[in-house]
Amino acid sequence: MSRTDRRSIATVCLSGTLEDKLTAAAAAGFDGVEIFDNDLIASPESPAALRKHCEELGLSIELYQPFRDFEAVPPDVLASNLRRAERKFDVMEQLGADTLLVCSTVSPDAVDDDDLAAEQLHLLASRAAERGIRIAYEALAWGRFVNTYDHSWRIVRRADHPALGLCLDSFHILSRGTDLAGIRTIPASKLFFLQLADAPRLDMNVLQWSRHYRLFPGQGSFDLPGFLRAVLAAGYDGPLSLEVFNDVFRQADPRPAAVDAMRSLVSLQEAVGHTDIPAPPELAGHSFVELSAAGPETAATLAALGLTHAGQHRSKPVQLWQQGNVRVLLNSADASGGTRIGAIAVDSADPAASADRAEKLLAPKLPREHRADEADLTAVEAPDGTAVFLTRTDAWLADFTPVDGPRHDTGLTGIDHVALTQPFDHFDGAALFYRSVLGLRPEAAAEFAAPFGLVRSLPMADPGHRVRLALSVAVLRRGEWAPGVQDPQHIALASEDVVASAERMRALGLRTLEIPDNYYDDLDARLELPAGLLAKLREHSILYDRDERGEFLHFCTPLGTGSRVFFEVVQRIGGYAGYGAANAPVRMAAHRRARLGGAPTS
Ligand SMILES: O=C(O)c1ccc(O)c(O)c1
Ligand SMILES: [Mg+2]
Repeated sequence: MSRTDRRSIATVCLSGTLEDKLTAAAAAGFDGVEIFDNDLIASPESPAALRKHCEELGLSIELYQPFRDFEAVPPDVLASNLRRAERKFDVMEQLGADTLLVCSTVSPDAVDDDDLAAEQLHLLASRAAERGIRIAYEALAWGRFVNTYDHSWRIVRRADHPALGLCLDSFHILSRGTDLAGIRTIPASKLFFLQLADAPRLDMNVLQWSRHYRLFPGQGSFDLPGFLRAVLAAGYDGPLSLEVFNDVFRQADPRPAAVDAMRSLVSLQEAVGHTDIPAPPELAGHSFVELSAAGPETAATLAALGLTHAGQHRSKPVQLWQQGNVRVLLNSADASGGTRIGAIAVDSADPAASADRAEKLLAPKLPREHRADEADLTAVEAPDGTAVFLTRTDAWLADFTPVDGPRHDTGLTGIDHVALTQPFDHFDGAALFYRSVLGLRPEAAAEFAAPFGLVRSLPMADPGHRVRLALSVAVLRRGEWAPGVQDPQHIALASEDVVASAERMRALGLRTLEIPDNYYDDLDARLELPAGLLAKLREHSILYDRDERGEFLHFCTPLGTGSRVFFEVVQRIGGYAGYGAANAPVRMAAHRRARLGGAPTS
């Protein structure tokens, strides 16, 4: 293993005690850790015992961090800072850690004097060298005088001590938009450590941004592959280490969080050509969606949408409902917990490669019971518990005995998208999962004010736009107040003519979700739709949206009794690429009203 194949994670990324964090990091397959000073201080284990503990877990201690506010201070403060450093060197000696992170000062005692900073860091490095320790100097983006990597490099160069080098942290560099070209001019021997973190683009104070919103690579908006390429091109050969401060991760179970972290790192290594995992195979579409705990009410809704009960599974209580390329499985095996989307299936050009890729990206494989004569389908578990089948459509259809149900044509052409509301703690992990494992690409994220709080939505699609998912999550952890309509999920069925579909489905007895008149008055005010079209939309409770490229018409069914699931029928006209997010607040209010039968409270 070359050194840059070593994967490390800072203990500060994970929730819990130091023991919880180390166990989670080791279980996720990390080779090493950065130990955060505060985590060690709060641990009952002596540094020597910790060293042994890490050895037993197969974790090397790559860095001890952070040492703060050392440089460019008056003589009396320097004396005290050196004493403080020596005590930390004692800890490191027992720990068996050889690199100390020193971050650029934010102290009011410090002065703006690069020569003084260099001289004092030289002194610190020579003391460290006597103990076999190296100092990695990191420019915090909010450092009082030193807040860019090029400035930290000027000081390290001036200090000129072999035990003094740099720690580059992608957050501090990318958050400030510093030009990366200068990284290649730093000698590899001076690149002591590399910390990797992504973040969403936010217009806010950089310290707050860093301490609360960092994300694992690939979960945010920074160009981590571009950054890593620049550092590797400079000859960096140390470990790749994640350092993410994030309010949600800090309170989430560290075991799945560590797996997410590892998945992000493997995915980043793939982006720079440092792993050999199979590329995501081409996807031809949604093969099926399976509803768990589905009963007669769901079957009646499917019948009114014009789907046919076309097959019965040969060994399981699973019905196949179908119209053209729309295939919905109703599984009545598990009647508890209410109707929900239990599985989605994507039609992969190479299911074996899809499964191999999923495994290398640490997707948990779901055990499948199947008879010898039934298809052996690979399914992996997404962070929200949804099973994701990687399959070819014709491989599993044979497991169903044909049923001769009544056939209708309501103009449905396929599954347009599946919308999955995510548990609050799993949103960023889920986005990374679907992006990396299936090779979906995030599209325009949106945030809207829904009746029960702000909602963030993130649509994703394969490059051919044949498999589309819409993830969403409450922006803040949700309280109890969202009666009866928590976390809905939906299956959007594509129609070539949504008005004609609505008419035919009405004839089959479909009840659609009623949209208030105020909505149509507003549509008229905003968009000046032709009167005939507006009347049709109003008549069938069809929602409408448009962008520069086209139009989107869609209507929904109410939520079934005890069900999280509703259906949507959608028509895309022209190049409309969205998901009608502008209409989501109206739709959510309508679902609440439909469920409560108009009663103001429940
Ligand atoms: O927020 C901080 O204080 C802090 C500490 C150590 C780091 O490596 C860092 O990037 C930030
Ligand atoms: Mg850092």
